[in-house]
Amino acid sequence: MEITSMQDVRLRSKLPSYEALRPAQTPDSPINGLDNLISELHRIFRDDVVNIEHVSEVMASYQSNPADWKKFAKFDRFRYTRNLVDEGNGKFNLMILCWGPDHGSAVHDHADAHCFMKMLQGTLSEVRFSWPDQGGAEEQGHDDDGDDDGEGRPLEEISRTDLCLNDVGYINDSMGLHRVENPSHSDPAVSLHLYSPPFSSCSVFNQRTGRRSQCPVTFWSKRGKKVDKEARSATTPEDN
Ligand SMILES: N[C@@H](CS(=O)O)C(=O)O
Ligand SMILES: [Fe+2]
Repeated sequence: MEITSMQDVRLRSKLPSYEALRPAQTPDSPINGLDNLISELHRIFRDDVVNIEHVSEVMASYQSNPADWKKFAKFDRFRYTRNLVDEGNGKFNLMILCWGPDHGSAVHDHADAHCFMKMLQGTLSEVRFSWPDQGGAEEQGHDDDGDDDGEGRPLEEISRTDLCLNDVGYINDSMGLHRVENPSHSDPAVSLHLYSPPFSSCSVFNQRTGRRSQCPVTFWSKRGKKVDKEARSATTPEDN
């Protein structure tokens, strides 16, 4: 499968090239409900060539209706949760992320995948960073002591964007790293994420030193059912 874009986005390493450009198409008909969105995504990802703008437009044209996605939206008091909605025939993972007040992710990459993110409820702030200088300190496993060991340089911030209800954002590793947070101290936020290809671990970065470590990403629930405690307690790239 090849994923194309009208933008001049240069992709790194394993990501497919953008050479075969194909015009973005508007959805054939308006998306009516989450099930309809999922069917449309299956149809799109059946093709050998997938256009990034087209996927974004289709996701944007779905108007969030909590009745559609409530059964997937399972919150935790302490950190954001990742709730699997659909496995996209192996081509993509579609999931709902639930963010309590002040919850956020650590700075992370997306494991060479394409990442689409649509707001279903509330607002999220996305802060983007450049990749740390290559050759910078790379960490083996987690450094649990919480300090930055005084090495490396702070990551350089390149943008800040607020994503509001029904907005769709897109990132891949060639565009940098990001962290996402729910800026509200009182309201939850819910977002729908599509990752292609699916991935089960990514890199997280210490914002002050650029140090990198691997982080498995797991699901809090799958298709509306909470996964067992052991699997749940594994990590997310969370920030608090
Ligand atoms: N990429 C993150 C969510 S976000 O902070 O973009 C994840 O899949 O857990
Ligand atoms: Fe992310």
